[in-house]
Amino acid sequence: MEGILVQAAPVLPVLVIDDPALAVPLASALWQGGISVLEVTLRTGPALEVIRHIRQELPEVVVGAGTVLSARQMQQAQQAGAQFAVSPGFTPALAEAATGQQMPWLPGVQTASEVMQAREAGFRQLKLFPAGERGLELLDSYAGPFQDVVFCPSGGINPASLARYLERPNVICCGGSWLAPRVLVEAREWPTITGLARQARESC
Ligand SMILES: O=C(O)C(=O)C[C@H](O)[C@H](O)COP(=O)(O)O
Repeated sequence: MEGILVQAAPVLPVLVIDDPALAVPLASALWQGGISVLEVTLRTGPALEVIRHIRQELPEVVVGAGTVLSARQMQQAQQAGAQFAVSPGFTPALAEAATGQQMPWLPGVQTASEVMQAREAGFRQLKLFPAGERGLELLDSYAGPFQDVVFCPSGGINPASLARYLERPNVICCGGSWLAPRVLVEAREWPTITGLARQARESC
C-alpha cells in the first residue's frame, strides 16, 4: 500500500459511477487536475467494468476498488485490474484475502480496538472512516499510542476541512466524493471536475 498511497496526491477521489461510458472521461478530467490515483466504489452494477475500462484506456492512472465488503469482491476487483482495495471497515476474512492475494488494502477503522486489530494483522496504513465530526480529534488522540500507523481519513471531508486534516502528521491522504460529485459527473462537467481536482491539490 505504501507506494500507492504516497502517489495518491494527497487526495483520493471516491467515485460512484453508474454509466461505464463516463468512466474514462471522468478519470481523464481528474488526471488533468493532477490526481492520478482513484477509488472506484463497487456500489454500482458496472463498477468492475469501469475499473477494467480505466485500466485499459488510461494506464497512467492508478485504480483501486472501494466499498470492498467481502473476500469475493476483493478477488473480483483484482481480476478486473484494481491495483488496491479500500473497505469501510476491518474484518479478519478481508485481511486474510488481502494478504493471500497480495492485494494492497486500506481497511477502515474508527475505534482504538479496530486500529489494534488491523495493526496486529500487519496493516499500518488505515482509513479512518467515517472521519465525520470527530475525525481530527481521533487522529490527534491516535497519534500518541499508534506512532507507526498513518491514516487516510474519509467520509465527511470537504474542501473547507481538507487542509486541517492534511496538516496532521499521521495523515497520508484524504478520501472523498466531493472531487467528483455525481451531479457533475452525470452532467459531464469535466472542466469543473478538473478545477475541483486542481483546487484540492493546491490546498495541500
Ligand atoms: O466505501 C468505501 O470503501 C469508502 O471509501 C467510503 C468513502 O470513503 C466515503 O463514502 C466517502 O465519503 P464522502 O466523501 O463523505 O462521500
